[in-house]
Amino acid sequence: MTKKLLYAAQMTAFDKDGNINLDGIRALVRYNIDVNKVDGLYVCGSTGEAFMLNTDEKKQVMKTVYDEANGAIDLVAQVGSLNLKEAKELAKYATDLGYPKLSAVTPFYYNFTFEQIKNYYNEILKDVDNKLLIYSIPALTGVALTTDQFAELFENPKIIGIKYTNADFYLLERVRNAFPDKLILSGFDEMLLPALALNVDGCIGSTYNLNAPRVRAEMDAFEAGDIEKARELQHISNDMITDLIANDIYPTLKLVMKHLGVDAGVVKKPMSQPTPEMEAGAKAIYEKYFKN
Ligand SMILES: CC(=O)N[C@@H]([C@@H](O)[C@H](O)[C@H](O)CO)[C@@H](O)CC(=O)C(=O)O
Repeated sequence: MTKKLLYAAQMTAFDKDGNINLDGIRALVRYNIDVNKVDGLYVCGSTGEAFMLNTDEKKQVMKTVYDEANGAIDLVAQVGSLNLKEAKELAKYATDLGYPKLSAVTPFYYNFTFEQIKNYYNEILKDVDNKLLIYSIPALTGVALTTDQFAELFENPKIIGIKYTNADFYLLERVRNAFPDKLILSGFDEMLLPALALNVDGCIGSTYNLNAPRVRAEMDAFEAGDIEKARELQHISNDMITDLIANDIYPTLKLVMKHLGVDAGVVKKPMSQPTPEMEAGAKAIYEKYFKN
């Protein structure tokens, strides 16, 4: 039995003016390696607020994370962009830096046809010697790929798996069994246990920046056949995720990180800047779920 993989979705620290804060990014990476003991980081994804960054900022984030991690853990660079030229440039940049894996969100907004989506992935990979995870997140992109469509994308041998952020468990079962050798990482933290039951290889998520030790214990309990314990741990995590969402998840993740000793700055506008109420909510989350 292979150990399930735990990846945190790397946050990007910003100052109040929306400038990236490289020291904050380094501190987050260190915490994920030293305290959370994650297997890897997913860089420049949704949690990294990457769709609000320009190309140079994305490169700075990728480089900073790569330098700080210094080979200690796996790294996945999310390079997907509606600007295909940018996606290709980032794929080359991350590959040249040494990122062992890439990922790209399905192109969104313009209702692209499947043929166009397939061309997008093949174009991104054409000139780089690297592997890629499809980032499938239908709730935000409106793109819901079918099993047959995943099969067509997998005809490109560089496409090695899926970051599956989708509540469709019927599809997950179909895809898992159709592609037993592909890497499938579950993306909804609150749905990890059912995804483990369907034999995903692990998970990538935003809340693992805070909650990785509890999630590791859940995955270990699951692997050991202690489903009762895994359920209890998922239940605590889901109470915590419910509280995070109610308090506005993206800014609150950073506020809770501050209580954990890591200054991750604030989120980038148009996301909400912290209010006193939000700060009080974050403190309560820290005290309820993380304070020893
Ligand atoms: C939309 C979003 O942020 N989804 C998160 C989840 O970790 C999510 O925050 C969590 O399950 C709470 O709903 C991840 O799937 C995204 C992610 O890993 C990333 O791209 O950064």
